[in-house]
Amino acid sequence: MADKDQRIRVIVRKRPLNSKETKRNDPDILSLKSSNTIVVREQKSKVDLSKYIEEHSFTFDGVFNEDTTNQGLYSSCIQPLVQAAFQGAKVTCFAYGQTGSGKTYTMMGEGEIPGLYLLAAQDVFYLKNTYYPRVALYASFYEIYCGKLHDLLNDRNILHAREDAKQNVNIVGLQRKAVNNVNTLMEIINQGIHARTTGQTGANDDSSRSHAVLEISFMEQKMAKGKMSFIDLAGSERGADVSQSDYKTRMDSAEINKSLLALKECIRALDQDKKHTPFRGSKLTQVLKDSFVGNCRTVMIANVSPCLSSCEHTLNTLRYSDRVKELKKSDGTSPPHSVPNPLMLPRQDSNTIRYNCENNDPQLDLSLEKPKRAITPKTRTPHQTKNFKSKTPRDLHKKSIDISKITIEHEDLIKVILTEEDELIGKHRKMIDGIVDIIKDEMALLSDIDRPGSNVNAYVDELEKMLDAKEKLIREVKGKLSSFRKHLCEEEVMSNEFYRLQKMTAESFDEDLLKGISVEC
Ligand SMILES: Nc1ncnc2c1ncn2[C@@H]1O[C@H](COP(=O)(O)OP(=O)(O)OP(=O)(O)O)[C@@H](O)[C@H]1O
Repeated sequence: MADKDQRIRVIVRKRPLNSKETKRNDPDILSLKSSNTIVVREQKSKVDLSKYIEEHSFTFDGVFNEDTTNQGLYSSCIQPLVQAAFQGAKVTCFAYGQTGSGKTYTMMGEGEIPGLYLLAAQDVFYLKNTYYPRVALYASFYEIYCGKLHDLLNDRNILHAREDAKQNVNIVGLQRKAVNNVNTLMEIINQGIHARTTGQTGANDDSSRSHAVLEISFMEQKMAKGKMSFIDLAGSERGADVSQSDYKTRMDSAEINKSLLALKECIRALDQDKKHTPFRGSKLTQVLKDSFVGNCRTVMIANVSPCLSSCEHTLNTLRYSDRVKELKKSDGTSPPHSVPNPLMLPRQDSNTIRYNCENNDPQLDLSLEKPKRAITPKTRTPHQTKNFKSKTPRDLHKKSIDISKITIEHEDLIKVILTEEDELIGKHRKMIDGIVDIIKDEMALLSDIDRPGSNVNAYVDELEKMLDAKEKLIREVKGKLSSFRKHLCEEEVMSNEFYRLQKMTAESFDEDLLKGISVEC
């Protein structure tokens, strides 16, 4: 199944049900139809509350079930690419998915079970020692949290990404540690993981809100050759917390959302051989720029939880992954995009089948084996068909344009807010430093005026200058503060409007689909 020459591979990994899910009878709603097709059985209710099942099927480059080991996954998807990194390729592996879907298990492993990091490290050192003794290896490990880079190998120090004259992006100050064997590399990785989960200074209290980037650089005679990067992405559902009431969570979430959308766009640009890669869209894509251009190989592993209670997140993960790469049909064309909203609605929507529920049993039978009574599109008169076709897409289209417009405006506003936040904090610091200097001068002035024969006129002039200077510093901060506050309020209104429109679009999409079905008895 592995094709080492394929530039992008999107694969799905289903984890097993855990003991909690089994205990509460949370059924497994995912099944594999083939080695590259996964089916999700979603429970839904009609307006009359009767239940039905909607079956969504998605096709990727590969789909792995709960029995697949990390070793099996590695051999199939990553191992063929290790050699390419020695030959100068930039190999990047992303683990994407909802919190708890198995990203860390896949990357890091658990207990005695090795993850992709260790399995790749073993092969990297085997190849280096056997065929490429002149190649030197360096490891770095950093985290991207709320648009800021933190060095996990150096006390979570804040780092800055800078683009040089040749438009290469460099992370200034990032620790790159020489590694000579698997053990040293694993020690470094463990050090980084420890810093990630226990960091205090300005750190996120929840590692599922940050992206962790492990890079192994291949150097020969001090020249960069290839690179392998493993990215444990933030929990995909974290980007949806934008309706949260507290500002910090909203900003974190908006940043996660922005980076995941930018990532999708960059991989799509690579897949479609576009001239322009929008890597400046987020910090994540900016620092990973060389993973999207030139000689690169990218593997996206979409991790999914199998249980019914995770259905919505699982569908979101599969829809996102589906949009990352358009699988070409056998005639070389792409499947049509029949649904207008690019953010919310499925591209592979034509692969949705609906089933009525026997006896309307609230505990639906979600197994795939039994024959079902399919819900098929109602036969329409030409008039009905005309009305149905002309009304629905236009309504949906208008709402989707509104959502797209608001999404762009929201992203622009978030950029302004994040810049203003930095500026406000910077100005506040500057104000404190300035005021401290002025207070020192004021103390000296007071001690002068206490001296016999001091000049009161000079004292008055000096004091006035000092108070003016203080006032100016305070005014500057207040100006920044009020503009920042104004933008925060605007962001709140926009975020509510976004959710209102998004809900309306999802509801009307559902209603329209329901209008178009009847039960086959
Ligand atoms: N393929 C698998 N086989 C067995 N257990 C798994 C598998 N994938 C995940 N698990 C188990 O599921 C739980 C959650 O997995 P994991 O911590 O890797 O999720 P995650 O996506 O990294 O979550 P977070 O975003 O919170 O870090 C763990 O207890 C892990 O042992």
